[in-house]
Parts: sequence; structure tokens; C-alpha cells
Amino acid sequence: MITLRALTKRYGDKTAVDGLTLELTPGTVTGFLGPNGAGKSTTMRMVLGLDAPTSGTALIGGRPYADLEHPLRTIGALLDARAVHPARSGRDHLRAMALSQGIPYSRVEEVLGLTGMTGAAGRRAGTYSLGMSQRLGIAGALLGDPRVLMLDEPVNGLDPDGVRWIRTLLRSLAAEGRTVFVSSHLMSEMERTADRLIVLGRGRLIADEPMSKLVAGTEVRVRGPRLQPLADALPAARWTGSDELTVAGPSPREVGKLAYDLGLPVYELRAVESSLEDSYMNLTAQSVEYGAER
Ligand SMILES: Nc1ncnc2c1ncn2[C@@H]1O[C@H](COP(=O)(O)OP(=O)(O)OP(=O)(O)O)[C@@H](O)[C@H]1O
Repeated sequence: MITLRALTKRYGDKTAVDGLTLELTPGTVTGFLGPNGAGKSTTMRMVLGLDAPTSGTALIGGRPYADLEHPLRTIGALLDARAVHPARSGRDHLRAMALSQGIPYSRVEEVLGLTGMTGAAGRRAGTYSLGMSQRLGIAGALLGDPRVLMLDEPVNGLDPDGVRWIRTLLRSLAAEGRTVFVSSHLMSEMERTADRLIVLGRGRLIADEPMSKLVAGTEVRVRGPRLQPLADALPAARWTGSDELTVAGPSPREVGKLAYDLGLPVYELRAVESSLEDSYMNLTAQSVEYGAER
């Protein structure tokens, strides 16, 4: 269990994380999304005690990271896969971690096997591809068999096989009753992996919803030259183009009938599947800091 209470981090006059209050529960994969610079990594760094909060608290199983007796056995984390001594072999890197926490070397071999890294374990980490570094980072996170896992962009650099492997791994870790907290920019992957989604924008919580709510299913898209009266009549409708409205709830038949009753010409009316990417784009439209002008 990870508990954040009014967690805040300021760098000078920049507020990177702004009053974040959350509880991450066991048995669930919680996805952490947000545009570049939203504060995801800063939040994770504060959970691990790598950054001190300006105010508020981050607790793991009710205690701050610094108070954990066996941190690696409590929370496994992957923040930066390249943060490994390049001259050390993958195996030696894990053995050093194991030694510091009283974890037997046999567990090192186990996690190397779990992550498909046994064959490469003797090579210097500096020669690893990004995908191999990610796998080694995940092996390190699993080393202490922790109840809580926190992974920042774990699929970054992985091939399709690796992406699928991570998905299966995270799902099975949650099924064992562990708390899994994972950030990613890959929407389609999140849609398949996470049960719950937390979306951050400019340091603030902008959504905390079960996945089923964010991929709401079918919506209706309607196009026409003057749809304002239809938008007024359908409070849930949103503009998705200068001549296009999208609405969740009514059927295409109902929207078509309403447009007809209002005397509005319509030149396109269709049902569309809403994806997590659509919901995410709508949620974060106001909080993208670093985006191309549209
Ligand atoms: N050490 C630091 N000093 C000053 N500003 C920082 C520092 N670390 C992060 N920031 C700022 O805090 C904000 C949040 O950054 P953070 O890396 O947490 O975002 P993120 O959501 O992880 O982004 P990305 O998706 O790009 O990884 C950014 O504006 C960033 O520039």
C-alpha cells in the first residue's frame, strides 16, 4: 500500500507536484499517466525518499521509505534503468544489491531467470541495449520479493515480446495481491494492463478512475455546418472539430432524431469506439505544457 497525503514538491517557483492525495491498494495495477513534466517521476522519487517533499507525506505500508527496515523487501522500484555501473556485470549488480539487504544469491539467479537475463548476466551492463537494461532494472525491483512495485516507464525500449511479457508480469504480480504502480506514455498498453488510472496534469490530480470508466465504450460523432443548438441540447457533447461534436450516452438514432427536430443539417453521423487515448487527450487538453502548436 502506498499512501500520499497532500504531497507537494516545489523547485523554486515551479510546483512540480501539487497537493497529491492518493491511496494505492494491493491487488491492483494502477497506471500513472500525464503529459511530459506533469510530475510523475517527482512523485515516485518522493515515495522512495530520493527527493524530500516540500510538504505532505509519502508512506509505504504506513511508513516513510527512510524508516523501512528492509526497503528492497518492502518496495521494488525501477526509476532509471541506466543507473547501473557500466563496468559491472548484470549479475554482480544484482549481487551487490542482494548483499546489502541480506538476500541470498540464489534469488539473484531466480530474478535473472524471471526476466530472461540469465544469458546476458555475465556481460558488462554498459554493453546492454535499453531493453536489456530495463529487464535488469525489473530484476532488481523483484529481487526482494516486495509487496509493492513501482515502475517508471518499464516498457520503454522493450520489443513487442518484452512489452507483452511486462504486461503479463504486472498482471500476475497484482493477482498475487501486490500493489503495482506503473507509469507509461503508451496508452494502448496501459489500457490492457491497468485496473485503475491516475492522471496528473501540471502536478495536480486530474483523474482517478477505474479503467472501465475511462474506456467508456461507444460514442456518437456528428458533423454538420451549424451544430451549436445540438451542443446546447446535449450537455455531455464536446466539440472534437470545428464542425464536429462527440457525445457519450445517446445512440446515433437519438442524436439524428434530435438534429432533425432542431432543423439542423447533418452530413455525418456515426458510432465510434472511444479509446483510453481519447479520454486521456480530453482530460489533459488543458494541462499539456510541452506540446506542438495545433
Ligand atoms: N531537480 C529538479 N530541479 C528543478 N526542476 C525539476 C527537477 N526535477 C523535476 N523538475 C521539474 O518538475 C516538473 C515535473 O517533472 P517530472 O520529471 O516529475 O515530470 P514527469 O511527469 O515525470 O515527466 P515525463 O513524462 O517527461 O518523464 C517539470 O517541470 C520538471 O522540469
